[in-house]
Amino acid sequence: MSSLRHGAPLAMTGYLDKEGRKFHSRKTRFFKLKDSALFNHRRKDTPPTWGVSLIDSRVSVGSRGDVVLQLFDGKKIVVFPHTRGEADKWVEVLSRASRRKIGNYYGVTGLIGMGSFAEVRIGYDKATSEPVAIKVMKKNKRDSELMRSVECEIGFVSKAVDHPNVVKTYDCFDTRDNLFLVLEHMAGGMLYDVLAKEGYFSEATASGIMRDLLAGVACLHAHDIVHRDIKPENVLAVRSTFPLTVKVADFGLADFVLETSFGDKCTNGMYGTPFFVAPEVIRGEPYGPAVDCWSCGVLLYNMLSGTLPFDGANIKDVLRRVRSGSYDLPDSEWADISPAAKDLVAGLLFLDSKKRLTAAEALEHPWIVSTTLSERVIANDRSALATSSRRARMSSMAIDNVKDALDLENDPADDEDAMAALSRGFDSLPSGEGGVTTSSANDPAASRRRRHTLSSTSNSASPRSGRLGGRSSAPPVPSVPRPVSDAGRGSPRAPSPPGVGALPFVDAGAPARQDNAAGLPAVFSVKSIMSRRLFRQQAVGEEDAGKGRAPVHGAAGAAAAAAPARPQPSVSYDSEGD
Ligand SMILES: Nc1ncnc2c1ncn2[C@@H]1O[C@H](COP(=O)(O)OP(=O)(O)OP(=O)(O)O)[C@@H](O)[C@H]1O
Repeated sequence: MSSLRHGAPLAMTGYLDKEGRKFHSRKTRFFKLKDSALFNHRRKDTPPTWGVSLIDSRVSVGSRGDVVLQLFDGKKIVVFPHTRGEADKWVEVLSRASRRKIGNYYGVTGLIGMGSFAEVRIGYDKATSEPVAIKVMKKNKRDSELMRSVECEIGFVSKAVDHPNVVKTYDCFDTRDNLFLVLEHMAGGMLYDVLAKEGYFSEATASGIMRDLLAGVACLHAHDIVHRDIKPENVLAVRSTFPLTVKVADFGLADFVLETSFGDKCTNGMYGTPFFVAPEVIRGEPYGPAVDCWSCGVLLYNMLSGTLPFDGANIKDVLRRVRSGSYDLPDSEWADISPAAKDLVAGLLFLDSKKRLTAAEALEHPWIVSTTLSERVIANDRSALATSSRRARMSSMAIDNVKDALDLENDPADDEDAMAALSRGFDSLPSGEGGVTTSSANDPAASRRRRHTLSSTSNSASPRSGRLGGRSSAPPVPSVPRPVSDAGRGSPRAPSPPGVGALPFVDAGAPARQDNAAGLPAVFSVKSIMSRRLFRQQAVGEEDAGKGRAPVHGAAGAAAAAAPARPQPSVSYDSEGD
């Protein structure tokens, strides 16, 4: 049974005899109903020759045993099912498809944000007025990454995951031109925006956040789902006030693991975000749920220190460092951080994915289960976690170095140079596996052994409330304005995003809410990079073919060319009537 409020997306296939419009001759065609869109195929295994939206269409049974579809734009389709039973089924399901219009159930009031493949709008449930987030993915068949992302999102919805630390999907409307996902509204927005505003926080706070994140990730893994893009942007906060509750979001890269004959669960494909991606992904090996645990480790490192474990002057550098698994715990940021926290970082950032802590194991780690972690704020300033300058730096990095980054695996000579350079750069580190500064820091076996003893080593006896506190013993804390309410609550009306006025389910009178206005953290998806490259190829190809797209020259040209590769900000709903 579907856990969605208005039922799971519809699906039905079968051969029908379609009557020609002019001469009324009949041809057998294979029809596929995908929620509110009907596709015509010559045969079952051939691509669709056309597809129509059934939204607001009229479905009736003709006197000849035919099914008549009167589309919203006046066009008529007449098909003959092969049996009476089939006819009844088609009529029933096509009628339901005609009502699969998101505007019947949800209204939209403004824009929350744009991702690489989607725009997310703030909306409300028309029956209850409850706020919701509506993620809109505008389909473009020529953008294979985008279409794959659409498939991943639909696949995730079909798994009906229900967990307090996974953003809930309330509804899914799959139209001919768009995918609409109606999601639980995360009023706090992106975790890093909240943390950056706070600037300073304690290990106890960080531990609570990690517990939520790991619980969400563990639930995904229990459903055989690998998220593949755990990064700050995809961890959202229920509210922006402390104590925070966070949830995992964005399943546009989520994949389902298959069990190998060795009992390993794995998937493949180069997906992720350079700073957060696991080494086995870069190595091009089959990989499994452990990649998410690695990303959680990067996030934990980043959250505690305000810096990234694997950083560099360009993406190539970053990926090399990730692949080596070598990271540092400099005293400047880590001296005051508890051994238990470092131990968890090490367990999650373990190079060998088989020995890396699983999400379920990490949830039992002393630093996660302890109720006596320090409430003292960590001296490291985290207010830069979400700065737009970092984002801008990484964007230009992506454009300038994309080819090198993607060729990294194919050039062993280059690789040796890189490794030599790396070892020079990390001369100060021990030469053991992982190269971290503490001898056992990268040994999850040691980490597991210590699991039940470390809680007593936590560096404060103050009780854990989950709220920032105990500042008396803290280093000087600059005055950082604290969020006083949920992002968006009482915020000024958001300027109408382009196209919003054209939405049939926009309620002009409803209060506008705009969250997550702050800059995004410095992350860049490999998928975006690949799309940029694809676009560049397409742009050049179209120019060659004389279709008039301007030639692309140099980084600036590439940047300009890259921009339209993503879906345009506003979505046209007119073509579908949805
Ligand atoms: N349920 C939600 N509640 C509130 N804000 C959300 C929600 N889901 C997404 N957002 C915000 O909308 C914006 C874009 O969403 P999202 O990152 O999911 O798009 P995307 O294209 O799938 O992402 P990516 O760029 O990582 O591929 C982000 O600012 C995100 O914080």
